Amino acid sequence: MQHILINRQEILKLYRPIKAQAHKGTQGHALVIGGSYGKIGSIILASKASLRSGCGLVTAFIPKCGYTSVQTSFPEAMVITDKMEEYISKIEFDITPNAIAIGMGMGQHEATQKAFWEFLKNNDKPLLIDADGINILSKNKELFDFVPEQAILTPHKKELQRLIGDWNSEEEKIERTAELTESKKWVIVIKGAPTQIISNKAIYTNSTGNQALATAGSGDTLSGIIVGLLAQGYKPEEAAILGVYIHGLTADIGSKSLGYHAFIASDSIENLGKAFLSLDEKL
Ligand SMILES: NC(=O)C1=CN([C@@H]2O[C@H](COP(=O)(O)OP(=O)(O)OC[C@H]3O[C@@H](n4cnc5c(N)ncnc54)[C@H](OP(=O)(O)O)[C@@H]3O)[C@@H](O)[C@H]2O)[C@@H](O)CC1
Ligand SMILES: Nc1ncnc2c1ncn2[C@@H]1O[C@H](COP(=O)(O)OP(=O)(O)O)[C@@H](O)[C@H]1O
Ligand SMILES: [Mg+2]
Repeated sequence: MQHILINRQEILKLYRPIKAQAHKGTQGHALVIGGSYGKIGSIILASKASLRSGCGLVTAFIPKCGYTSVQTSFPEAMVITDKMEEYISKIEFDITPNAIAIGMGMGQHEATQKAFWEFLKNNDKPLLIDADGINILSKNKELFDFVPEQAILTPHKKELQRLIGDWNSEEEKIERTAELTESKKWVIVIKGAPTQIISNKAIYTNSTGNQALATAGSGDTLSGIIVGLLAQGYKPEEAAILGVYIHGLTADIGSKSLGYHAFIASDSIENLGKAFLSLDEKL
């Protein structure tokens, strides 16, 4: 397996500045599906992060109870609600997104599991699966066949354990994850310190980020950044690599003034501008 360090030099090979002639229609439309009663914040973070990563439009698909909070905290987002108040029961929409992220804060209600299954069967858009999307997959391994090639999965340690079972060593963890990515042709982002991405017989290790990210919603924010890049046309592997690098940079930049204690996931989103700007700087 090839080992690659994700550093500035690697990132500049794939980062594309936004063209002067761009408009919101050319910048891509991300759809963020998830949330449940008490966990709508995860969708606010993810959808806001996707828009702050350059995509032109974002729609949040959430249960009804989240409608007012998403619309008031984040007027740039469009919202579609499920017919159920507190959880997702049927994923139906009449928009044509360029990429979809699903699972953050979604919960695992019986009806949500069924809706996720139906969604997977019908979806043909570039896809990122996080949090409860991964947990539902882990409980229903027969669903693996409906997850398309090139899907991005973003498990943290516990979610990865649910997905592939426990491991006895770091080597075994990487080997088993690599076997899964190879057989399904998925891109798996193993979140941690550092985050590693396994895709197409290579393992990419991120060089940015710090303990400021050890805070609620950091992963939801990362999912938003990656789906925002996917919607702009970055290939899944590129979106994952650029996404984790930029996400880490937000913490490296933000923690300089906030420190590690006070930094929260919203500060990642606030610092996305500086993180992207730093890629345009001539060093
Ligand atoms: N504001 C909102 O709406 C928010 C909504 N959220 C949503 O909540 C849902 C539940 O998600 P979740 O990740 O909190 O629960 P779960 O999968 O049981 O994992 C927790 C356990 O995993 C471990 N662990 C995690 N990271 C690790 C690491 N890097 N390295 C090592 N271990 C690590 C750790 O286990 P421990 O090590 O303590 O045994 C931890 O206790 C999900 O839908 C999510 O999107 C959250 O995003 C918060 C903000
Ligand atoms: N000590 C750390 N150093 C670097 N990155 C970290 C650290 N702790 C957490 N992170 C990052 O924060 C994110 C946490 O994701 P996750 O556990 O899914 O959060 P949540 O579900 O609360 O949104 C991951 O991207 C992880 O790599
Ligand atoms: Mg998470």
